[in-house]
Amino acid sequence: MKVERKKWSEEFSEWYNELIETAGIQDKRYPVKGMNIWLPYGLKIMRNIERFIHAEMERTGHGEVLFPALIPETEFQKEAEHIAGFEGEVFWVTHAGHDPLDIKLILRPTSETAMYSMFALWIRSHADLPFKIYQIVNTYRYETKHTRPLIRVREISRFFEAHTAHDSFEDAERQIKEDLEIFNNLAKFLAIPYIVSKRPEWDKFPGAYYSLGAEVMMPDGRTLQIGTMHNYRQNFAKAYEILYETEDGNHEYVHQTTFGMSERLLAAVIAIHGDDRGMVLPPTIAPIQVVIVPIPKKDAEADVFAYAREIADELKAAGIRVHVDERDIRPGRKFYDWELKGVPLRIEVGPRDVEGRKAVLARRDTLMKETVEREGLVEVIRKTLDEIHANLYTRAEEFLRSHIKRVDTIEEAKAVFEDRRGVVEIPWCGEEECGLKMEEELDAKMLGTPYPEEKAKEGIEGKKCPICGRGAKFIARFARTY
Ligand SMILES: Nc1ncnc2c1ncn2[C@@H]1O[C@H](COS(=O)(=O)NC(=O)[C@@H](N)CS)[C@@H](O)[C@H]1O
Ligand SMILES: [Zn+2]
Repeated sequence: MKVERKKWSEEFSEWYNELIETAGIQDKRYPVKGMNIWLPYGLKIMRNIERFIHAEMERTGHGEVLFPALIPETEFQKEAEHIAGFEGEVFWVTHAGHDPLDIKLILRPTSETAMYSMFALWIRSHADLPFKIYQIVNTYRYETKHTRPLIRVREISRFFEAHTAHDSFEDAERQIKEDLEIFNNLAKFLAIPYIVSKRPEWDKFPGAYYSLGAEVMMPDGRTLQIGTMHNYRQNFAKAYEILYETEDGNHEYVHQTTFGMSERLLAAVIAIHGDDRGMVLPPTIAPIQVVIVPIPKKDAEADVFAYAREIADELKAAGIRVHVDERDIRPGRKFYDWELKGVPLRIEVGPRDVEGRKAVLARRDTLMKETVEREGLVEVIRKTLDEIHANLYTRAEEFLRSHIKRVDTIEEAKAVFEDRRGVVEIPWCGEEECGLKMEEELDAKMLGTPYPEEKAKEGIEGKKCPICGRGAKFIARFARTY
């Protein structure tokens, strides 16, 4: 009896929760709320994403470090805004064995308060700047909102955090631009379109001078923040005494930035590219890029298995990640399994294909089939994989674009959220009370203003703030968010 699977197109949230288990990404039955187990297939996909991040960090001169997960309360207490932002979210360690600890420890929610006393020891002169490190570790946040695998967890097990120090605000700004470039390369690698917004003053990272958020559009019209870049100016340097000797012998506080991402990147790939049959993985991160399904026929003696293995060897030699499914089950069941797991391309070979030196290609993104020649198959496969990647991006880009609407009034904005949600762009005077009022009226979060600055002012000539009627200074973006 075939289990009725949840539909991506009709009940996305249930589809997502079910797929995380059925596609072998994670097991949610671990006995601590918000902490899940990575399963082999899911972890392979995540490792392919991380490999790209490590290469980008290498390319941009970031050193990989690994800091302890436990932070003494004394270190955590040094930067007031950061404390205010995180004290309600940290997990505490208060005992070791039977002994209460005289200095309590926190499990890192992020690593500023673990790293910055070390920055003060490591950074002495301008020759040490720019100082650039990163790590991919597990961090812990006592999320009280609804937890959801990969999206909102209490152990962020693949937390990427880059921390840098600079001799000036301008060089820190250069670093933010480099972070945006790295993020853009990663988004292209994942075939994921996104928008960048500068967070409003009331919603920036605790201790930051400003925060940027990169948001994607999820199938249910809500946005998911999958990356953040923060300019700290000298806020943390003053709290942790991170000084450097300038060329003329003075001592200055460094300027700092951070750049953060997590396993939400995988959540975005699963959600945005998925369909009713399950995941659709971009070939760049698919553990299996091509699955070959031999289809034997009873009396036909053509050896479909040998033919399948010969094709597999040729693809493997060409660096393509391929698997031959030789299980003794019906082909239809094999198609079902590999479609659920998002394998981008399937090759079917039956006796007639062996005789005619052909192969049937079945694309996971369009579900279209095409018979091709055995000769030159590797190049056809490579081209098809590239077409699949490009098609996934194009479809997602179209979906994002069709879910961003420019309006002038609160009523128009409400209508957008009633209809399909998405992102609303509305004129704003820039005053916090009007921004908060709009959040309340729309029952939505202000993502902020389009970044960079010039984009935040596009098309505001003559526009009025819908709350106070004053001239608009920016375009403000609102959305229902995860
Ligand atoms: N509970 C969570 N579950 C999964 N991912 C999360 C969670 N909280 C935050 N993230 C991801 O982690 C990224 C960085 O987190 S953050 O709070 O915005 N920024 C920082 O912690 C800064 N120190 C930069 S590393 C976010 O952009 C978001 O994509
Ligand atoms: Zn106003």
